[in-house]
Amino acid sequence: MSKQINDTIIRAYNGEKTDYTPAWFMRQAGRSQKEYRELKKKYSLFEITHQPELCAYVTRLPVEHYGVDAAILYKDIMSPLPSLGVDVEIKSGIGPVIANPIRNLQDVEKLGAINPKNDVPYVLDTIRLLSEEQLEVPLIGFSGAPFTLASYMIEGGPSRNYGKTKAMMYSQPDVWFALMDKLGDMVIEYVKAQIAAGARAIQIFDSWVGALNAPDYRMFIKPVMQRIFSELQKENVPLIIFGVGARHLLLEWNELPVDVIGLDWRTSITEARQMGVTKVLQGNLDPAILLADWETIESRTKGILDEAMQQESHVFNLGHGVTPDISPETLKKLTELIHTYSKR
Ligand SMILES: O=C(O)CCc1c2[nH]c(c1CC(=O)O)Cc1[nH]c(c(CC(=O)O)c1CCC(=O)O)Cc1[nH]c(c(CC(=O)O)c1CCC(=O)O)Cc1[nH]c(c(CCC(=O)O)c1CC(=O)O)C2
Repeated sequence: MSKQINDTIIRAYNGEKTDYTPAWFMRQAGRSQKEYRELKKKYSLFEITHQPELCAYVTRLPVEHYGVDAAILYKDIMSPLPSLGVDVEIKSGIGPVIANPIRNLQDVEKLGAINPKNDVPYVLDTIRLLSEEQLEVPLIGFSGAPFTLASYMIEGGPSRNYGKTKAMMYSQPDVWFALMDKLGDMVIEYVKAQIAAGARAIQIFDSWVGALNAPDYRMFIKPVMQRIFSELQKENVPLIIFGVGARHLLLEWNELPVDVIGLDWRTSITEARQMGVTKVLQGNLDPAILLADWETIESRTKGILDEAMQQESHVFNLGHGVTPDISPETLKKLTELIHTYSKR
């Protein structure tokens, strides 16, 4: 049985002009949705993701409720780490906490390699279920990037200033590059498996890499990112890079073999173009705006669409993830506004 897929977002990622501006929202699955909150009384994130039917249901909720143009697989950037031997737990009110942080070369050497079919079969089963049977929009797969994953693995949890991470990078470069190699291999294998199972686009979250300046990015991060994207480019699906507070790295990203750059809310589409960014752009409404009155939401959203409609193509998103205090009603109204206002 073949079903009709609305591919608008893939065409926009490929740089084609579309009839309207497609949209999805980082962290659109989960968060404040009622049905999800009910499930979370019984199950943790890892418990949901280990059950393909349930995980597919959570992934579909925002598509069905908001009318967004893509689904993003419900799981976390931490999800593949247990397969490398990382003892990670998501603690309520804190976020990911790692019991065995990386301190030295021995710790890095102890990390295993991912074999997606054996280690995360439930992720691949969920993707197949969604893409072959259930979804009428493309499914976006994702992975955390080496710096962002390493920051949790070295700090042991969320951090404000990445002190231990940077200290390792500067004073133990052999350990650092060994860790980047391992995480680079993981990202490549994990993402390739997601694409083989049916993911139609891939976002690489380097959420915290904006903590580095451009020369350090070039020295310590860019080589592994170049390797990851060069490998993934062979798979022929749109590749998106995203990070927060990374304005000073946009031109570095623009040199990588990526198709799309995700902007946070600090840099406008116009500014990114003036700086010389040539890739397709995704973004970039400040998620905090969604806590303001509707008039503000409407005028800021139209402002972004007005800027972007002079472009060949654009995918609307937030400048970072939906926070748990944003109401599902607002996300539904926002999606309708984007679709109607951008109709060409
Ligand atoms: O502050 C920190 O560093 C910890 C943040 C944190 C992470 N996982 C976490 C938490 C706690 C929480 O969100 O409440 C823990 C986490 N991840 C997720 C959830 C589900 C939910 O928010 O209701 C939760 C909360 C679950 C729980 O409380 O049990 C799911 C998740 N994380 C992520 C994604 C991918 C996406 O954004 O679309 C997705 C799935 C797709 C979706 O929900 O729609 C990505 C993620 N997780 C994480 C990061 C690092 C950066 C960041 O958080 O902003 C990033 C990348 C990013 O958003 O930039 C780490």
